[in-house]
Amino acid sequence: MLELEELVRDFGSHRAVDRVSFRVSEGRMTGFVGGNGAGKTTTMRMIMGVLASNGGTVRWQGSPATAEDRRDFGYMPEERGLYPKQTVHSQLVYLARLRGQGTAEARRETLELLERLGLAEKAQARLESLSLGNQQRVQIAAALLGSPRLLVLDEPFSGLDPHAVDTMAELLREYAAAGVPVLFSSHQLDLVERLCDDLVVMAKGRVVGKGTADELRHRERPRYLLVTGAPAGWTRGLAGVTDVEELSDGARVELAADADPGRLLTEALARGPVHAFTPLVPSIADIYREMTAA
Ligand SMILES: Nc1ncnc2c1ncn2[C@@H]1O[C@H](COP(=O)(O)OP(=O)(O)OP(=O)(O)O)[C@@H](O)[C@H]1O
Repeated sequence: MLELEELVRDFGSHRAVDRVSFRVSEGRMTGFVGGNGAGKTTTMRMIMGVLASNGGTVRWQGSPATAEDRRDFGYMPEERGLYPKQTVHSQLVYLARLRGQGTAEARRETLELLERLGLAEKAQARLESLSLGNQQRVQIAAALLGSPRLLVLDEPFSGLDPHAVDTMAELLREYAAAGVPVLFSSHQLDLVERLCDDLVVMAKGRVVGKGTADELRHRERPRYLLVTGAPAGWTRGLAGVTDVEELSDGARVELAADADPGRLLTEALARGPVHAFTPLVPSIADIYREMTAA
């Protein structure tokens, strides 16, 4: 397990990462979200040790992460760092060898990954001759080489077409299922919704929300959609109702944590037909907007 404890990073007088703590657990995909400049990349760089922290600890399997531990971490940095003039195959083999693999093993794994990522035909092409999306796939392959024990991926899905996104998502799931903790940042909240088991939300250098996607969806005050065919402003006066958004055919009603939704339904039925009465489960995008508002 990877654990961040009170991690801090300052750039001059600006605190870019402010006492950030969270965990990335075995077998789980953790989505890392936050607006531009929230501090995600800076946090990931500190996890990888490519940027020093001004405080706090990065723990791996219970102890402060060492340079040796970090050699086993697969990293896809924000600044994509491969050599444009070299062929795809030769630089991936080179990277695999740097991670301690023998030549035959490095070649085998490189070919396997290129196959999986739909790049087998591009193996002998120079990186610079590939489209941006395909260059991105090569960057992903570079992070996955050498049986990493942890994956830290900065925006791995940006620039990928929908098929490539699906292939990548499937591949990352396989790594997670094999026990590798996966941390990935993304601005594509629909994708985060689909993929992540756990979520960390950052705003202005701080963690403003974290937990399983289901925990975060669970609101203190549940909301219900009531459809009666007419505006249901009358719900405002009911005991246990904390907020009402009137609609042309009903209302969205927020209840106190201990209120009984059955009473709301009974009230509605006493007033006429009820076409729908359903809990409103927030999407990750809704949760993100709420947490990062202000
Ligand atoms: N090398 C640096 N020197 C000075 N300030 C920096 C440096 N790197 C990052 N920052 C600042 O730290 C803050 C966090 O930046 P960071 O890149 O970590 O955010 P982010 O969440 O990854 O954003 P994005 O989603 O836009 O990539 C920003 O205010 C940024 O300007």
